[in-house]
Amino acid sequence: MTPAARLSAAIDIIESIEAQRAPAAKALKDWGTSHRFAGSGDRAAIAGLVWDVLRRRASSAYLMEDDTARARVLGMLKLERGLDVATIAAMCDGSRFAPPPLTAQEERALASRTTAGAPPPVAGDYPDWLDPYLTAVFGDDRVTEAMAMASRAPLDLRVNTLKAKREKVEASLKHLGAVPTPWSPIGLRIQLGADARNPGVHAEEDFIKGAIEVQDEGSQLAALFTAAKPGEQVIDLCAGAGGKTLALAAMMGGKGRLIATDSDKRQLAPIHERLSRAGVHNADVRTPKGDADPLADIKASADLVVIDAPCTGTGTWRRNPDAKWRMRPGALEIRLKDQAEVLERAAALVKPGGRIAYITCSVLQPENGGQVRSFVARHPEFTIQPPDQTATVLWDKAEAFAEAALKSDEGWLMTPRRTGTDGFFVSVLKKA
Ligand SMILES: C[S@@+](CC[C@H](N)C(=O)[O-])C[C@H]1O[C@@H](n2cnc3c(N)ncnc32)[C@H](O)[C@@H]1O
Repeated sequence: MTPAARLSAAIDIIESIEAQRAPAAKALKDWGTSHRFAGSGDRAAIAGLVWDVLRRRASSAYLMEDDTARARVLGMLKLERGLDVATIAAMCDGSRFAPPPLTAQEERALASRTTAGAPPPVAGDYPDWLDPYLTAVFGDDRVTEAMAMASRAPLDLRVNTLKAKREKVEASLKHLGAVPTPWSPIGLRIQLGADARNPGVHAEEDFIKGAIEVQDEGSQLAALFTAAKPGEQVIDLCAGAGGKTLALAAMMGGKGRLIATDSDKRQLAPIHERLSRAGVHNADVRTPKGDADPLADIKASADLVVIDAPCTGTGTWRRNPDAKWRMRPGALEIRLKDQAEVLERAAALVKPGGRIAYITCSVLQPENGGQVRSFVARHPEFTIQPPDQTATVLWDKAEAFAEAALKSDEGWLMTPRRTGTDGFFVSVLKKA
């Protein structure tokens, strides 16, 4: 397919997403099914265009003074891809499979309009109803923070120290352009291109042998901040597919007891294969069976309970720009209730002198500092560990991290703009 034909396809797909309120991933899959002639390069390039439109869904329409799918795609080419009018016009030459030529109004908008003066939710590309929440966290910086949250994310890898050293894996993945991540001592980063083609890390020998895992650097730091140590009893209460569990296991160096569970057995299912590939032998996966509590035998004995809490995921918008437009206020209410429940459960599992690490991949205060404040108000036996103390695990990078991240009384907030990671909140709570 020519670049122009790919553009036409992206416009069609954006039209179906808008008209049917379909999830982008489904719309892309449906398009692929009905256009079997398209090769993998075409599909990746078209998906890249569609995801980029969703990143710039509001600002592109504002730029073009038009909210049609075509306008959003054209506006995105300027705002996200930095193309000039002549280049965009050349792609819309009206030839077979190409979009029709630019109108005079479109040419004028692409040549002279900007998003300066647009309302913050438009300039920052987020739903209007979230504006008070983002204002509460970022104040006047909310547009720049949100723009970074809309930008494309790199692919981050965590080196599994049970099996390998970072320098060795870095050398072995040189052909993918892997370089050390700025903060995590065990992270590697691969920059991704505009098309949504992934570099196939899952087929690399390092991956197959368990030396690497895909994990955003913010998630790696959140795990490090728990300070899990060899010999401890650690419970990963919301283990899901095991991203944090694997990181905790590596920190524990195979010593101690690591218990992983989740309220949803389907989320938990992939953890078995991942633990085995990573060479983890001290993990005890507790799959829920009906209403029975899989941790019923554990009473105030854990050194550390990690809560990688169910949350709105606002910190991961750059990896899933579709999610932010689909998020509804009701979702926040549900998450707040879930988080309070999980915190209550953790309080009973942790031993006196132990700690809870509360983590979200959200930037919204009610899920972060708000949740922690309510918890310590209900549980005076817990105190918040000063965030500077939590960051000491970064050694020589702790000071720079403290300047980059957003510190509150309750914990650290990482953001794409500040730390170049997904948005992550971490608070450590000590039990007297
Ligand atoms: C952010 S995800 C976990 C991601 C995972 N820890 C990782 O690093 O890959 C949150 C998880 O919490 C689980 N969850 C939701 N409510 C829960 C509850 N009340 N108790 C335990 N887990 C819960 C969800 O099923 C989901 O898997």
